[in-house]
Amino acid sequence: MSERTVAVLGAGTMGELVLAGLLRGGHPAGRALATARRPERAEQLRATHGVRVVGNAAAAAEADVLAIGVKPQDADALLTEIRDSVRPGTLVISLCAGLTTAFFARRLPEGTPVVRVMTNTPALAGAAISAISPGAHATDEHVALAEELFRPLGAVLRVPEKQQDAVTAVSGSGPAYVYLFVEAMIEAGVLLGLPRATARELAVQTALGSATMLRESGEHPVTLREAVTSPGGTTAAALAELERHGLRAAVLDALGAARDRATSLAQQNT
Ligand SMILES: NC(=O)C1=CN([C@@H]2O[C@H](COP(=O)(O)OP(=O)(O)OC[C@H]3O[C@@H](n4cnc5c(N)ncnc54)[C@H](OP(=O)(O)O)[C@@H]3O)[C@@H](O)[C@H]2O)C=CC1
Ligand SMILES: O=C(O)[C@@H]1CCC=N1
Repeated sequence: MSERTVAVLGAGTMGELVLAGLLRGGHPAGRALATARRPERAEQLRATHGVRVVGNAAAAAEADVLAIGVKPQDADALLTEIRDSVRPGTLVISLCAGLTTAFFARRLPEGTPVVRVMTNTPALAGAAISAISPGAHATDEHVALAEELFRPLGAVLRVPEKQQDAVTAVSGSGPAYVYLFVEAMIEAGVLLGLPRATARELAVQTALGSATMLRESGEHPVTLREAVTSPGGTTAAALAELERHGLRAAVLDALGAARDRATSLAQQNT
């Protein structure tokens, strides 16, 4: 990867995480480009990362790998802008929720390899999970390049493209559900009389410890939950309330809504 020039087109929240991961992984700043819509954002990217920030067409003409970090609704305009500048063989990597590799292929020169990636914001802590799917013209080598780009952000895995909307519902949007649950635990702790800082420390460390247990023990969540739940105890009392309020059904419906939204983003942007 280090001998290739990588451009992040639309370096917002996710695009900047990809750029930062690339540079953290030792990629030379001289071979990294970024684009932005607002001049103040361009300046911020230059100052923070020491990369060149150029126009979209100039970046597309120079780079060997283009990571597309704009919102799905902005992708069509961006692709129209770069179409005539993309060189044959340039690898295009989409970060966009919902949009298919076919959406990109239709708007790029014939044969352009496209790889679709769904990552998530824990990338900031090197703890993302990035799910990678090749499009029609993408080879194993292209997928390997995408894996190299996303590995500094955290874990990577390959999934068939037809699973990407479900992946988006579970892990792309997933951090927001976890933050909401932790936020609710903090508020509940405050309601029970704990100082806010104490409630926060307890809730955050409990989320971290539980996630670590899930990963390192390899046990099913049910087994770990049962180990916490004493007969007639406090946990059973709490879990009964969560079930009574329909937590499980709410999660099923929520992730279904996220998946449907991803699918409709694709339908609105064919
Ligand atoms: N946020 C998340 O947790 C995740 C997001 N994604 C996907 O990543 C993509 C980006 O999301 P996110 O980073 O949150 O969004 P942001 O709004 O933070 O980033 C998008 C960036 O694209 C820039 N932009 C838009 N149009 C152009 C253009 N024509 N030329 C140059 N720059 C442009 C915007 O500039 P400006 O700021 O000036 O408008 C903005 O900086 C989306 O497609 C989303 O589906 C995927 C996984 C997780
Ligand atoms: O909310 C969104 O649409 C984006 C995609 C996944 C996470 N954030």
